[in-house]
Amino acid sequence: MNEMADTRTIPCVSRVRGRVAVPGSKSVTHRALILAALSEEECVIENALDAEDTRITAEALRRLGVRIHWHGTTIRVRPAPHRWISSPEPLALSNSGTSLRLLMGLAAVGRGTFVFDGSTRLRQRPVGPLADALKPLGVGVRFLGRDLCPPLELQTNGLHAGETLVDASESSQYLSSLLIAATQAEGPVLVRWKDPVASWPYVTITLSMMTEVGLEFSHVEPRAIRVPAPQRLGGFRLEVEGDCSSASYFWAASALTRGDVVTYPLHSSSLQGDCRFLEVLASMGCRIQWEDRGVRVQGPDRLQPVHVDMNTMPDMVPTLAVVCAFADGPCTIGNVAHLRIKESDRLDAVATELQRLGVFVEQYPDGLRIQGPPQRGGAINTYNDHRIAMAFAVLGLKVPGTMIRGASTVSKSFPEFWAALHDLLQQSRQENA
Ligand SMILES: O=C(O)C1=C[C@@H](OP(=O)(O)O)[C@@H](O)[C@H](O)C1
Ligand SMILES: C=C(OP(=O)(O)O)C(=O)O
Repeated sequence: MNEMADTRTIPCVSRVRGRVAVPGSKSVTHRALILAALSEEECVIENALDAEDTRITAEALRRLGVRIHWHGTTIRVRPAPHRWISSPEPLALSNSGTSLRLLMGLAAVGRGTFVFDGSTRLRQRPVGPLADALKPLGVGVRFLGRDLCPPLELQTNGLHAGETLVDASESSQYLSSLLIAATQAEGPVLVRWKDPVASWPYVTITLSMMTEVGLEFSHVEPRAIRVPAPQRLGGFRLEVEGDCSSASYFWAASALTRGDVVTYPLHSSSLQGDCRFLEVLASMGCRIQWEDRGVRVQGPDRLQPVHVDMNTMPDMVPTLAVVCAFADGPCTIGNVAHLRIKESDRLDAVATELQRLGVFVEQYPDGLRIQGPPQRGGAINTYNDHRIAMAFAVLGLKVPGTMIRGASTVSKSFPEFWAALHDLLQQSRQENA
């Protein structure tokens, strides 16, 4: 798409008011696909996220021999006749870190050689610690380009029984991948991890979904899980919950405009760490009320400054940074060095684009200090990063003249984002009239 056609001008709004339906969770859909591929019977996934990244996982599974039928938000998955079809052609994973890390574990339980590659950015996103942790279980990984990153070749003769130790301090996805794969090893596997683990709630989602589909494991030490293997996985039907990360943009819009927005379907019992972002917004003065099927967020007259450790919810940092730019004083966001290896270097991207609008931002190796408010609008660069595009679209509701370049990047996780925002603005105009 040419640059002009892919640029969105954001209209300002006095207050956002309305209801927004959010799509299924990206993390849950990826895991449901991976687990279904390991099942010996047909599985059905409902309310799945139909977006670029989940399609990438599905397409890679197809290439490995898994039969997948996707109708709207329902996916039927039937097992591959054997694990797996290997081919010298790389599995192309664009810029989906979750697909790359979870599929490496999945490939490891097969036999043969599997090649993984992706976009220029994915070629900068590391998997070294996952490769190191697969080695004691009999799996070899050879890096074909830059060290520790794709393109890479994984060679396996099945995942062996044994013990492994993973350093997941830069990505929880390494640990999630090993835990799922371990269930299909030739014998029991003890998975140990070093402290700290980044983005821990995503490991909780993995474990909870493993339990939901009937896979067993036991916490034997604070930093070790024993996984009995091989485990037979029967067919399952699973409904994907709404995506809290996608909802966050509408919570932030409400926070910034003294708005009143309900996002659904979401539940207070959700395991998604990003649902805890509501607590951060509450501490800034927002009113949060859980309803039967969703959550209502009302924005305050003035936003209180915050100082938050965001390690457990890295994907919420661009959203929070934008809200912080309108707080009553300087805010700090810390312990998120892992944001530098996401779709973009998100600390640098957020700092650069806020500074473009006249916000004072100090960048640390693992965080940001932000003091607003923005002084002017402008054209925002989004670095092929969906979360930068969506977060700055929210900022544009308050700052005249904000334009989002590369707007279609939202398709990675939320293809209907622009339509949902447009619809909310229409509801707001009616309510505000
Ligand atoms: O496992 C997952 O579904 C994810 C884990 C997180 O990554 P890291 O663990 O690499 O921080 C998160 O940023 C990503 O969007 C999704
Ligand atoms: C970091 C993200 O995804 P991934 O790691 O799967 O590319 C994200 O969705 O913000």
